[in-house]
Amino acid sequence: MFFKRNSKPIEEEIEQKSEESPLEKMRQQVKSAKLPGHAYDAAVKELDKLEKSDPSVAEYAIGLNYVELLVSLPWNISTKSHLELGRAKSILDSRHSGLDQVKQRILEFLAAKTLRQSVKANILIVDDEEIARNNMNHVLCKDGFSCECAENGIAALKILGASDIDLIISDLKMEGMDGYELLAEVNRSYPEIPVIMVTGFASVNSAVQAMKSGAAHYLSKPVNLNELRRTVAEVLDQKNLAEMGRGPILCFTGPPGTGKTSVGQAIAEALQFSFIRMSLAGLRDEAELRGHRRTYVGAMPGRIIMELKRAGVNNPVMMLDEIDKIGQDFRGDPASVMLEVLDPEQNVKFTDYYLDIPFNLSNIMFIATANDISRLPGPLRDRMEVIEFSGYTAREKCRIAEKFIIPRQLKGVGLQREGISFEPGAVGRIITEYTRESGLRNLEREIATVCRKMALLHLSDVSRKAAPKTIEADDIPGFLGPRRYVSSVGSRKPAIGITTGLVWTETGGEIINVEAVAMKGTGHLMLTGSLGDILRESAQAALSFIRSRADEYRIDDHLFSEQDIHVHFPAGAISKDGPSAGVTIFVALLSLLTGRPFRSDVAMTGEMTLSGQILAVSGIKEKLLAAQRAGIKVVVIPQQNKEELEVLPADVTAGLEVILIDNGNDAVPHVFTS
Ligand SMILES: Nc1ncnc2c1ncn2[C@@H]1O[C@H](COP(=O)(O)OP(=O)(O)OP(=O)(O)O)[C@@H](O)[C@H]1O
Repeated sequence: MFFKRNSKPIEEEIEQKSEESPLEKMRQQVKSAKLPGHAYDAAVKELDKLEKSDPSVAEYAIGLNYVELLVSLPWNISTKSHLELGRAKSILDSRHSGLDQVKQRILEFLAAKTLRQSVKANILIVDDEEIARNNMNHVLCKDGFSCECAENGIAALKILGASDIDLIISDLKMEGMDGYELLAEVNRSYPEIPVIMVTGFASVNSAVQAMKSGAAHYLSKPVNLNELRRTVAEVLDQKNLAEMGRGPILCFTGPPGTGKTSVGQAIAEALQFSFIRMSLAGLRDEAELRGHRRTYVGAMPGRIIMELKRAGVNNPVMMLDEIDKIGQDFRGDPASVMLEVLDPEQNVKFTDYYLDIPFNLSNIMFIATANDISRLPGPLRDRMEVIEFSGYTAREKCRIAEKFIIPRQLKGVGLQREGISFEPGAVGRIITEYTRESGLRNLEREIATVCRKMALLHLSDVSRKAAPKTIEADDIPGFLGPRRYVSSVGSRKPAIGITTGLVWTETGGEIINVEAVAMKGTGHLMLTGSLGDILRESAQAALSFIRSRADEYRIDDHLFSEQDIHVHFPAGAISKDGPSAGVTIFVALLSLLTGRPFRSDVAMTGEMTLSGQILAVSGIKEKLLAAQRAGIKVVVIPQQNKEELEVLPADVTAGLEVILIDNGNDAVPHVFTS
């Protein structure tokens, strides 16, 4: 026999090594991982296949990785929810200022989801032995559950048809209809009701058989009553958790930087669930969500399964960020995968191509965010409960900056103990002269810049003495350079043929200008500025309206046939394919044709029909905020939006004169210089 230096026979050593082979280790892990039946079968099948293959080939490592994934997924691991609405409210309040309506709706949503947890469950006990039925009934009623009893499957089905049952505890062997038959019927007709099987004489086979047939749990006879109570509590907990994830999906919509993501985070914290954020912007490849089949070299599971593996629990709060930015191309349709993920009917059996067996996603609490909900496909939108986040007024921004952003940024650069503060005027100056946005992203960025520069000053003793303790409005240009935005009112003079409109875009409200000029020609109307069809039609309608009332406006009819009119929408970045610029175009044409200059402190919005009627438009709050930001004084909006206007907070209309109009003509006295 050949011996090595430590004198162990080589065969023995080889034997020992093979005992510790990765395959063996993996087998042990599979055994102890408490996998559900279908995952266990898939893992064992793969390991059996690997046993027959050569460890040096690439497929071997791929197979091992696959089993490793099966073992590490949180099939049955969930976090318990401890929702107390009071605590949830205080968490939401401590992270976010304002947003009262949003918070209220979120609390209502959470309350509705969790209320049923506090209602004691209705349990159906099925057993042919009267004593056993009575014992279980007694214990469970003492725990506060309400119970109904049946002596066999047939009687149980009758009760199921008549009452609302949350859980069934059933014996296996019964006359008439036994436990297996009842279980099969419940799985078919009442799949949402879990069944605990009571198996006779601790027979392992019957327990395994019951679990394979879809029982939620099993107990052996004679039933230990404490174990019964524990198991009932466990199974009902699982059921409640699963129901928490069901129901409509929350979708937060609004301009960037208005707190959608951070409110989602606060919800997870309030529920004490893990939080996963998945950005879907620019996602074009279906495989990114659903994974690649294992036959591809370098195949990987999709992001949903990977994120769940990382989270280690199957019921996190999963934020699907920017769901409206999902793309579509030759690599499949990720939006349809999303539909499957979010649909409670389908997501119970979500199949990742790599995993190749279903994973239940129904315990996840999904929250989607979108800047523009109209971009979502209809079926996806139908599954969502939309909560709108709107832009902030300057005063709200100031308050949020003082309470949250400045302390956070000072802490970020290690200056929280230096007693540095920002004067309200300084914050106001950053808001009006360095940012122009509905949300808080740029404001946060600019404040971060100031804090970083302060940190630099504090690095040396000499410059520390020169650094201000209180940052005032006059210090801001020193930190941030020359101002970036000037009020459009101050920068523009009243002009003929140039009007100001308010439009809604996915980044919030915006100001646009409409310009009209006339030149010698043959009565053509020309439009430029990357416009959609709706705007072209609005312009045609507005011109026809003026022409039909040429006498009233004292416009020489020859002007229409001997001139060409060119209407242009500058600032190409703004999507202008909406009808709400109708009144703005009308006034621009009227100004051009009558020679009356348009006031530079007025802005308008409203859809106009051919007869001049002004119809309601959307996004009034965002538009008024945009007007405030631009320093506009008078806003002309449709009378039909009156109700919406009346419920807006006073902050939104502060400093604005709002004029409501029913007809295009009603705007005329307010929009031209006298
Ligand atoms: N009401 C608020 N109170 C306190 N902080 C806020 C509030 N709203 C937003 N913020 C802060 O503003 C920043 C931007 O918010 P967040 O990232 O949640 O915006 P978002 O709406 O998700 O933006 P996007 O659409 O670009 O993803 C965060 O730092 C957030 O904490």
